[in-house]
Amino acid sequence: MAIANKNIIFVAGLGGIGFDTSREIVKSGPKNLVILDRIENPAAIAELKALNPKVTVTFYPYDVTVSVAETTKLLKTIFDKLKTVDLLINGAGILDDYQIERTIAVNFTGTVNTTTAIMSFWDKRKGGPGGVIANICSVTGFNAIYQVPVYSASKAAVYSFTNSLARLAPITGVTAYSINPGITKTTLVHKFNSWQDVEPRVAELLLEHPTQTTLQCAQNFVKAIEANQNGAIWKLDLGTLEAIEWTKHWDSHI
Ligand SMILES: NC(=O)c1ccc[n+]([C@@H]2O[C@H](COP(=O)([O-])OP(=O)(O)OC[C@H]3O[C@@H](n4cnc5c(N)ncnc54)[C@H](O)[C@@H]3O)[C@@H](O)[C@H]2O)c1
Ligand SMILES: CCCCCCO
Repeated sequence: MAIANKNIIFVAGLGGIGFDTSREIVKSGPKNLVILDRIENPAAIAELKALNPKVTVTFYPYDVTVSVAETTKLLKTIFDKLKTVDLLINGAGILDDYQIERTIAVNFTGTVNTTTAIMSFWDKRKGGPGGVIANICSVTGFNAIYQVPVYSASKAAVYSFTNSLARLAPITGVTAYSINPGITKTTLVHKFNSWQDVEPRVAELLLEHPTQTTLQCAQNFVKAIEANQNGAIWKLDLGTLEAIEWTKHWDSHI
């Protein structure tokens, strides 16, 4: 998908990975970038607007843990204004294995509910135009950081959900792919709680190994958007972009 002249909704577009990705998206000249995020940062929005005045950047406060009905109401406001939306990026995430319920609510249920809400505007069975969904999962969805099993499982869940969305595309008209960053230097990863304190130094130990910058991640994120491959499993690690081949071990045959 060429980003130029498209309408994009970016949930969590102001976070560490999110903001650098928003910058790279704005440089590519979409018609509209609508950022939904829990954190309000007017200076960041102003910076995006200044980066490319041809792009209309708007912000709405949004918490992914609200109901589908409330999300649908917000999306109606956006669709009434934009008329069409080409891409939804779901990027909200927390990393704290002390917060079990909230981790699942934000990282998994939040993505599922936001996706469910946009289907009423996109589903071709309801006369919708279809659309594209990019879900930010994580390499930990493939191979867990087992000291944060709740976080890793939440990422495996949203990764699995994204794969199913892609398989359902012939029915719904909505395609999907996953964005799976490796360890990327943001505030999320500086320090976080392991589950049951199994490893109090988990962040310190992980950060002893090579990582990538948010800019490297963002530049590869845009390449994945442009590739626009339904069902793609994109690994964005150590400054590289790689489409992962997933090994099938079972098939439902339906
Ligand atoms: N940094 C990494 O190493 C890494 C690796 C793989 C995946 N990820 C994922 O990338 C995404 C961004 O992470 P980051 O490292 O930039 O961290 P970050 O903490 O900078 O960003 C997290 C983003 O999620 C938003 N968010 C959190 N709770 C929310 C809620 N309830 N409603 C709406 N938005 C909410 C935050 O406002 C922020 O924009 C997360 O989903 C994270 O799991 C990060
Ligand atoms: C340093 C640990 C980073 C964990 C986030 C991977 O999704």
